[in-house]
Amino acid sequence: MLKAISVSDKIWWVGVNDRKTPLFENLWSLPYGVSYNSYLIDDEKVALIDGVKGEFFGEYLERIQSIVGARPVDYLIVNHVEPDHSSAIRMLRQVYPNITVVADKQALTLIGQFYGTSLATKEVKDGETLELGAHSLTFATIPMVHWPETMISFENSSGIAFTCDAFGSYGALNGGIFGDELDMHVYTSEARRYYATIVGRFSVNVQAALKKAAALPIKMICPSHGPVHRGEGVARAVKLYDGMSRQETTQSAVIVYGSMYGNTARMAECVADGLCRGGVADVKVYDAGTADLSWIIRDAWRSRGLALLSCCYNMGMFPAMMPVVEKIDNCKISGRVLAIAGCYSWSKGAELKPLQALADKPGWDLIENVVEVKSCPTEADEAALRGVGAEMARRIRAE
Ligand SMILES: Cc1cc2nc3c(=O)[nH]c(=O)nc-3n(C[C@H](O)[C@H](O)[C@H](O)COP(=O)(O)O)c2cc1C
Repeated sequence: MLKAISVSDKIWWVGVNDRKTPLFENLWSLPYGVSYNSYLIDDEKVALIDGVKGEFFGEYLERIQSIVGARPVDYLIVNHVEPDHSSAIRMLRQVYPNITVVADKQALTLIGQFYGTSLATKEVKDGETLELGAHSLTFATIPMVHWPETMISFENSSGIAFTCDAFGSYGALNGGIFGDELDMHVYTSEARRYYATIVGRFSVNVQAALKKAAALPIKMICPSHGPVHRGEGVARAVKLYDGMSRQETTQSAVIVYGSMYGNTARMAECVADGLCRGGVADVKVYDAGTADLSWIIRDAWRSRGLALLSCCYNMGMFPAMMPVVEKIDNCKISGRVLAIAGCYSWSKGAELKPLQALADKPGWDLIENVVEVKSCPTEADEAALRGVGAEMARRIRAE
């Protein structure tokens, strides 16, 4: 029988690990899987905080019943309605017909839309407290992190903040649930990838949420994906989150290129060479045709330099570069040193309109020399591209 894992006095992790879904949101790769964390407070009233994806209901119920046995669950606290946390509602209400869903107004509207209106519900407002017995939960709404209805549930006796997607990470939980009993090297990288792909666009709201959370005496952070942060891990998690939401960058660069026959790839090598000679050692080079977009975005999120190169394809940019540019734009990456370049054979130029449009948006520090190569880079082109890399290195290191 699968068992719940103790988080604190009478507070349990009853989540599940998903090692079979290949793509999160059917978009973002899951090489290490993902966990859907749900927590149970076993008190006079029994409360679940956040649910799991419906298809894992069997394991979920085993863990719940390993604590409560045949006793009913009174409340399901919904901090966020996205179906990876809420779709088990369909089965939960069959096992626990009297369960009351506790959420803010917008969340209850969404729950009605997804699961019908037959559920018993209790609307809670920002700052309101729900008594469970020895435990009580105070709710803090954090709109648009990353849906409009999101909130943090703060348990007053233990100082635990249940933050749902905020502070979340990809990566299934390999035995332990606490950061101090797991290989955080992997989870920190996966937290960065989760942030960049899922939450990054909403960084302004994350900053507001962090300010609000700072007023709470938080001793432990229990997110809905990935490790639980306790002890010194709490400050580390907050520091990482604060830095990511301020788009804090390191002296590093990401080069992404789209190339069919290797000529644009050669151009990218020259930019990388220039960056390295210019003193930037942390350089990641990605082929847009084969690279995983989530890795590109993860690295672009923390890198001060970004170089985008495309060959010309049917009077436009190479198709595989389009999602890269769209995601960079959509998640509002900005404030970086940017280089753009292209390769073409018979048009008037390399047809870099989407890259130019990105560069024209506020906040980018564009390197003026936009190198456009005819078919295959000449020695002079290669020198110019090395120069672009060197200039990027100079600007990266100057900041
Ligand atoms: C299917 C296809 C479409 C192309 N469309 C254009 C085009 O519209 N205009 C142009 O100048 N070159 C076009 N080219 C030429 C390439 O952009 C050019 O050969 C370039 O050197 C390819 O770079 P790569 O080696 O990095 O793939 C096209 C090539 C292919 C294979």
